Amino acid sequence: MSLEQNQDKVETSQRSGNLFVVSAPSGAGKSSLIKALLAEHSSAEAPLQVAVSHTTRNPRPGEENGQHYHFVSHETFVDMIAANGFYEHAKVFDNYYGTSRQAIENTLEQGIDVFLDIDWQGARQVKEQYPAAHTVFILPPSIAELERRLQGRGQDSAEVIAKRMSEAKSEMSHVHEFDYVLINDDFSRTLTDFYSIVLDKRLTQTAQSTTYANLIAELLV
Ligand SMILES: Nc1ncnc2c1ncn2[C@@H]1O[C@H](COP(=O)(O)OP(=O)(O)OP(=O)(O)O)[C@@H](O)[C@H]1O
Ligand SMILES: Nc1nc2c(ncn2[C@@H]2O[C@H](COP(=O)(O)O)[C@@H](O)[C@H]2O)c(=O)[nH]1
Repeated sequence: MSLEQNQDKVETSQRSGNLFVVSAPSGAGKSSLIKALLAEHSSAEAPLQVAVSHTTRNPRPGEENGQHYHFVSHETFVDMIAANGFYEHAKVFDNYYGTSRQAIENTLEQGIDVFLDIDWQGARQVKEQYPAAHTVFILPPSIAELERRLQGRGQDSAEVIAKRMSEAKSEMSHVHEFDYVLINDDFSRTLTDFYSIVLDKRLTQTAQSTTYANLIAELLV
């Protein structure tokens, strides 16, 4: 089922998964929040899944191909663009990143909520194609704390951190394009707020499902 068909389903029929797009300047904590959300709240009744992106960047120590990213060559990435294999893609910092169609199609229709950890350019592309997507922007409590987090993560060179810091304000200038904004100061509080958004969307969608719509119609006769 294509995402367009899924959108029709969201609007007219039973529970499909919700698509959540999460963006932030590098180091604000979006990957940590998504990881914690899945670890604490994914269950057989309400499954949550993160889409694994493709990237041309080199793996960091400890990153596994197929788990953190699909690490591909520039040539493979360009071939995938030509074959219309990406739902969205963008150049972020000095590398290419993209969400393949395969990573999300057929998942939402199974009732699985899917999370995309992508930049603002990708978020904009997703929202244009799939307005039912819910977009969340994560802000750091301050620029100094953002830099501390990038340094503290200990995975990027000073040059890479400087590049990411130099683009942080430009990325944050897109915050108004998003449906929700969270300030990731205290981690567990932010996680609670993030989960509230996910729960709210799930409950809203359930209330719009045909099962509920039929019951409500009967009750109101
Ligand atoms: N609320 C928080 N308080 C303190 N440290 C945090 C908080 N949230 C995340 N961190 C830490 O900040 C660092 C960056 O977090 P993370 O890797 O999740 O950021 P990100 O937004 O996904 O970055 P990128 O876009 O580069 O992937 C990590 O070391 C993480 O443990
Ligand atoms: N548009 C997309 N942006 C993506 C995707 N996957 C990750 N990203 C963003 O890239 C930066 C850097 O990530 P890092 O792993 O090198 O730290 C970050 O903002 C990610 O959200 C994608 O598929 N599409």
